[in-house]
Amino acid sequence: MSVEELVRFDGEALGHARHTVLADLTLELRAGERVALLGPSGVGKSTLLAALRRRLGQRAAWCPQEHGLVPPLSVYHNIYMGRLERHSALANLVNLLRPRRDAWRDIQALCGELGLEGLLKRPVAQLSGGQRQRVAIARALYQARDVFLGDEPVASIDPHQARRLLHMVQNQHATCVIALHQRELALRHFDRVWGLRDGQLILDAPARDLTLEDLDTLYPDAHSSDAQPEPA
Ligand SMILES: Nc1ncnc2c1ncn2[C@@H]1O[C@H](COP(=O)(O)OP(=O)(O)OP(=O)(O)O)[C@@H](O)[C@H]1O
Repeated sequence: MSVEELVRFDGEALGHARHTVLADLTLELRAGERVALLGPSGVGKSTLLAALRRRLGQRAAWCPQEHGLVPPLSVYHNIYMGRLERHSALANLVNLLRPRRDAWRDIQALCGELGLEGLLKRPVAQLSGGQRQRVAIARALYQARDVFLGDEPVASIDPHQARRLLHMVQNQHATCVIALHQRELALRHFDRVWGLRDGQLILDAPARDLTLEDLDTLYPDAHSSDAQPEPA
């Protein structure tokens, strides 16, 4: 049985205006693949995710690096924004003043799973960095799409919680592409690794075939001896 190909880049250049970030990019994303996207800062991970997002359109939930949250609004309203386009403008306006009962219930349950219980009414401006990050993940989960695209959604989250959040995301999405810097997580929790360096995709391989040393080659200054093995 053939696996559905969701996106294919065939020798394409990705960048911003006249600035090429990734040249001659060839890769494909297949349904059911959990892909970790690795590479040093500024190499083009966000650029690639943005291109995937354009190709996938409404099929992809999106968790951006800067969170894209609205600080004066409550946790509830920020998460609700994941489904704004499913309701009329009037319904969304009413929801601002008086939350929909069904949406409140669903978002409350989601917040419970993400350790945000009791915070639904709190403005995002009053949350910690880690809590904001979880609100951004909650909003992407609330979008309920086929594919999850995340730009470092578990940065600055402790390793235990990062693993739990990745499980949640992957339970809900058979297909995901997630940029991250934790190489151990990439090897343990993903099927495939895409590695970028110097404007190129230099690694595209099953995670099971890779070692931490292989991933070190993506980072000019990395030493694999710095990496602590994850507890079993
Ligand atoms: N809107 C933009 N206009 C012009 N250049 C941009 C724009 N956004 C990013 N760039 C440039 O494109 C290159 C790749 O940036 P990108 O954000 O994709 O890297 P990244 O791998 O996601 O980095 P990080 O890990 O720091 O988030 C960088 O040189 C950056 O300066």
